[in-house]
Amino acid sequence: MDVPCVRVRPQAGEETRQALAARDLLADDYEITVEDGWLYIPVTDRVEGYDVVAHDAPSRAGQTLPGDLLGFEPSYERLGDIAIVEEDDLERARAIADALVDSDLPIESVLNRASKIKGDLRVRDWDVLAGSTRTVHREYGAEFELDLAQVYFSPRLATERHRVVSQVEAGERAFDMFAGVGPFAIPMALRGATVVGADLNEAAVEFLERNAARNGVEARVTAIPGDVRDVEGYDDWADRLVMNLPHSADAFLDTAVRLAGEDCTLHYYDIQHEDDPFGPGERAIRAAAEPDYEVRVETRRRVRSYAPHELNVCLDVRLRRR
Ligand SMILES: C[S@@+](CC[C@H](N)C(=O)[O-])C[C@H]1O[C@@H](n2cnc3c(N)ncnc32)[C@H](O)[C@@H]1O
Repeated sequence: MDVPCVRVRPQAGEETRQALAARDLLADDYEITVEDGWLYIPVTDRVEGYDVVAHDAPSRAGQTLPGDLLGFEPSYERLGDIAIVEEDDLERARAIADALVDSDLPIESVLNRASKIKGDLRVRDWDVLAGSTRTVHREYGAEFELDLAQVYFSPRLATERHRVVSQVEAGERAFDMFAGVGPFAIPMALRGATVVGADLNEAAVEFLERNAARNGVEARVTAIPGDVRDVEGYDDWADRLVMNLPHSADAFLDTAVRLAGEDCTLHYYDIQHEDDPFGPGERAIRAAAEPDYEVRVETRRRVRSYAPHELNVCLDVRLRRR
């Protein structure tokens, strides 16, 4: 139905909406709409100083979403109460951040990617547009406290982690060689496995310990700081190994074979060209494990596209000592 609306260009939408809200002039019962490059913000009355027109605004059924405030749908990724954006234009990034925080979505923080993932610790730089880099993320019933300024974490791998964790049986001994804050380790312990997680990043190991306690599995999780190649006391130990360090896992296969027990399942993550995504990993595993182990590839899985012509893949491999 026709209601009075302040008409502005989308770039000025959020600022205008805030100014109107501060004066309690927003007609909350109606949706903000976009038409022909204009944003129409329903108001309760004629407002001095604005272009007010009669406009057919649909009545509001539910929440205010970021797109309502911006006049376009922003693309973002959610991690706990953080929204992650990737915007080169800082002004646009700030407008999106304001809209995300002001919407009815449970978003407290907005981070813009400021670098690629870097170095051994796989952490990136962030521009904090709102809030902070710290949050609690929930995934398949487990909770993970983390700080993106200090540790690696990708919510995009949730389904893949769940696929691996679903294979775990109570009583197993599982070793996560690059454990991070525990998104494999904690759910494996929740399924009843005894878990060891190692990580070079001391901050990640601290979060892993906190997350074990947060999820009530601290008795079944041992967190070890440092280079996994230096870990002692777990030779021939593991029924299951997780190796999620895709660019360089091959350099750790000798350690994996040392940690593997009599009959061990290895989840080996790799990033390779689409022409032969599994071959290099399989050859590297055979070179490290044969002839002491019989090597059987049980699953060849394309996890996701990583870059043009490059795939992030996983090999599930059964190692049986001969
Ligand atoms: C891609 S992240 C994976 C973290 C976690 N498994 C996940 O899925 O979120 C790789 C992790 O390996 C750790 N790392 C790198 N080199 C390592 C090494 N030599 N020994 C142990 N951990 C290492 C990094 O600090 C990082 O936390």
